[in-house]
Amino acid sequence: MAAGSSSSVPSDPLLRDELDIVIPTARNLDFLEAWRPFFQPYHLIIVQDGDSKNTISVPGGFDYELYDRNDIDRILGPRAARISFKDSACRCFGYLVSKKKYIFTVDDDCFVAKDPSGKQINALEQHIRNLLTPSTPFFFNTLYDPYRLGADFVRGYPFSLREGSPTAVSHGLWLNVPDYDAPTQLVKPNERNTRYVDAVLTVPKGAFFPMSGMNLAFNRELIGQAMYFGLTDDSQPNVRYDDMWAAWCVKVICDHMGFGVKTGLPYIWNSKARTPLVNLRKEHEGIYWQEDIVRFFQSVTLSKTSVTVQECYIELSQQVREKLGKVDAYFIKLADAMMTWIEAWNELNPSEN
Ligand SMILES: O=c1ccn([C@@H]2O[C@H](COP(=O)(O)OP(=O)(O)O[C@H]3O[C@@H](CO)[C@H](O)[C@H]3O)[C@@H](O)[C@H]2O)c(=O)[nH]1
Ligand SMILES: [Mn+2]
Repeated sequence: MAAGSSSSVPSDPLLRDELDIVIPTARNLDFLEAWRPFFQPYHLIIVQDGDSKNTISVPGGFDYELYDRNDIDRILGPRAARISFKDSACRCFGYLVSKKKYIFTVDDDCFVAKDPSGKQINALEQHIRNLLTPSTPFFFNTLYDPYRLGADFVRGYPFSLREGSPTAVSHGLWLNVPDYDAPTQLVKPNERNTRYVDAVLTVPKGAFFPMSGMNLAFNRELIGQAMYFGLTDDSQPNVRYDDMWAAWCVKVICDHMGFGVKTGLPYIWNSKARTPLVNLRKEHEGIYWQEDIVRFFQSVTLSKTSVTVQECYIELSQQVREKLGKVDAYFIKLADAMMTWIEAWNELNPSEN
């Protein structure tokens, strides 16, 4: 593991000592220059994917720890096989080794976006605001985020629900290249997202959503144990569904635990997408299976005796084995990997389980 220290730190930013920024990279970290004004005060956890012989240089002035595949193998031993290799899902190793309450994860080809006024968007600050204010999963507020300055609960909103729920996840969006699947990319290769929607919504209880890993923040203490970006590298059939698997596990557990999931602001600028045909080869099993997988999650009920996220996740892995194991043997491996993730979490975070 490599480490570095910051040189000059601006004034006291929100959650500076309670949040880690996790970056998976198989390329380079030049994009950090664009984020420097917003990221420099924070600690970075860089998960270097691919060949450990490559050297990934971190621009000066950032406080970071960097883990390559040798580090992952050394720290996790045989369990390392459950952390995807040569796939962005490796980022979840950063969630395991972090000791902070909050995580923000971002891709190395995502840059600072501008709002309609032309002002640079501090995505990290917006995520923090989303996570520090409650969610409204049980009753939809038609003026969207009621905790936002200049908004509130509208007439008819039950006062008994206005305290809201703890927010576990803040899912941000992307200007420029939208996170489309390969078939959509193929038919709309030049479509760009130019629409800036100035809203943050809570995903209602019982509803699922596609969670993209490229601009995502979460309360690691609340929901980190369910944020396994599972078993999706090229040696597996279900590639590019790492973040979606985590999304659906997290959402069914948040619904059970009474936590909220928000989506909307902040936007980042997604600079590029992989070639659609490469993505199609990676995604095709997942696209086929997702109809069964989503129906499975929609049918999941967790027992009353599962009162912690870890207990929910273990129960969920058992249901994955029993019900999705019939779809394909891959899901039995994935159910095992979910258990290995929990074992690794408990070993690395003995005080957090
Ligand atoms: O083998 C790899 C490939 C990439 N990375 C790092 O992961 C992120 C995302 O990589 P990339 O931008 O090439 O891929 P996208 O298709 O844009 O990724 C999005 O699709 C989702 C499905 O997997 C994923 O959650 C999103 O991030 C970059 O930082 C790469 O450097 C890697 O570590 N290993
Ligand atoms: Mn990308």
